[in-house]
Amino acid sequence: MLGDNFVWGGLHNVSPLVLVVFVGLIAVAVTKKLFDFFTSTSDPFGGLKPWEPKWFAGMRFWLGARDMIHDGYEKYKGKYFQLPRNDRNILVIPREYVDELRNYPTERLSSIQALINNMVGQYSYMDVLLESNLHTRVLQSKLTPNLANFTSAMADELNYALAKALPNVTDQWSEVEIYEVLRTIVARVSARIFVGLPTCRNDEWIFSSIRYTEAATITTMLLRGLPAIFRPFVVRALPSYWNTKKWVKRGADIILPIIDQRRVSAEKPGYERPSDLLQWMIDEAKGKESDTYNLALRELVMNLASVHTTTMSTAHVLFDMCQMPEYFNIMRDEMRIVLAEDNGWQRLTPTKLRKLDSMLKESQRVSPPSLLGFHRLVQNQPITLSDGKVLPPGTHVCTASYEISRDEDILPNQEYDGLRYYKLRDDPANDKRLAFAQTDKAHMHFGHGRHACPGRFFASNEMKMILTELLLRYDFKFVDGQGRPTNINADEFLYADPSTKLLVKKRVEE
Ligand code: HEM
Repeated sequence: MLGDNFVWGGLHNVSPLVLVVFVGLIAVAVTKKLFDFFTSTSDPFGGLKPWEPKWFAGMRFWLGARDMIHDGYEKYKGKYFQLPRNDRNILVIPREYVDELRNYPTERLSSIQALINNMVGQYSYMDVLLESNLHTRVLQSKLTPNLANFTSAMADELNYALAKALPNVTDQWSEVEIYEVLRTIVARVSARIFVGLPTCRNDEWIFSSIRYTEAATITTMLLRGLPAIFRPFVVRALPSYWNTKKWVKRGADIILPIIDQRRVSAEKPGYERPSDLLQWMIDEAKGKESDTYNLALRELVMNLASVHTTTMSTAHVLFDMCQMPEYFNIMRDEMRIVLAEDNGWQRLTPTKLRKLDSMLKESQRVSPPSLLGFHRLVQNQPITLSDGKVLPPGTHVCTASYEISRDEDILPNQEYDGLRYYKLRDDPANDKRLAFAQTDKAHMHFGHGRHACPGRFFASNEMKMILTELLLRYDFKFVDGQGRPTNINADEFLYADPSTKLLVKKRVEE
């Protein structure tokens, strides 16, 4: 009796806030333990302190992922190790096993399910991609094989986008927020291929898709900072969540009538079908995929998959060049020669920019979009690897792609070399293998295998064209006294400060 009074009397004096936090932490610990019991392996953890509960390390991962992954990679080189995340423990597999897993069918090992989990897809509309792989089928079968046919449309849109994005630049240095500039350029050039003319020139569409991408990304990052059990409650308090909804509605309001109108026009004899992602999806859709709203959502979600990734990758290349200005001349010389030989942008011109291709790959090696790659979720049946390792259903596997591409034993001479792959590709055995858009076990920043990024060949051409036009028209440098922004991480995602400013001026050709 005395004990009871003591406890309840003590609690009486505790503030409700402390009580809520206390109960919350217990709830986190218990639910995580239960969930981990079913989905974890017995492998050791990277970055875990001896005294530390995993649920706490999971919260620490949000800011400390880079050190924790590094710790695991160094300690357990060539072995399996786990990483604690707020949503689940994930299993980092040695890169040797990627070959065994890369062609598994989705019913056994799902890349999209892992991607949706990573992106907290139920709050960003990304989960529409779970319904079917219409977008991937179309990107792989219509866009990539016909990429050369779109060079001239992309060049045209780039011209338009540059004039819109940098209207007041003169031959005097002025400051620009380079991520914002690049993002509108990427969004416009992509829109030319995603929705075609005239919608790609509709600023409301462009800004709805950009704002949607931004709001969804902020929501993802904030939710990833929280234990999964709190997310459904907290999400409704996030302005970015409501903004995501708002911009999806605005975007859908623009796209829905276009889909309807295209369907009506297709009935008319002699109608020439537009050649863009939206039309390919309309034509290719089967059953539920043909639902108009579903198509509009997919169209928007393609922006989520492509705009930030392409923009940040392009920004990294520009930052690298500003840090090592000798590359400006090397790349400009190649750009001038290739464009002169081809008399402007021809079908295959982007593929001839081999030094630039190399710099894109080197830049991605050093500053990839994520510290981890090849995320896959084991489906209902366990998977047994050749060493006897059993991956139970629900296991989230991935590779330490950043550590791998910075490992001296795998890629010797780690110092930044923008021409690294240009030189390596001199050997015919490496020529195709080491192009920017190709993936292998040392370069998994576009993923790897049958589910590698289906937009990577487009991204490669788009980045080359944007950088070429920017470099030939403008000079860039860091604001006085500032250098390259350091790469920061939120969970496994890596990025440079998007508010970084660069100085830009029109080039006067010598
Ligand atoms: C430099 C730019 C880009 C980077 C770094 C990037 C990176 C990635 C990565 C790492 C994945 C996961 C692959 C895997 O799990 O093996 C992925 C998936 C995906 N990417 Fe990209 N991506 C880029 C540009 C694009 C573009 C331009 C598009 C669209 C045209 C696109 C569309 C997609 C889609 C739809 C998926 C999910 C595929 C699926 O449903 O399985 N990406 N991307």
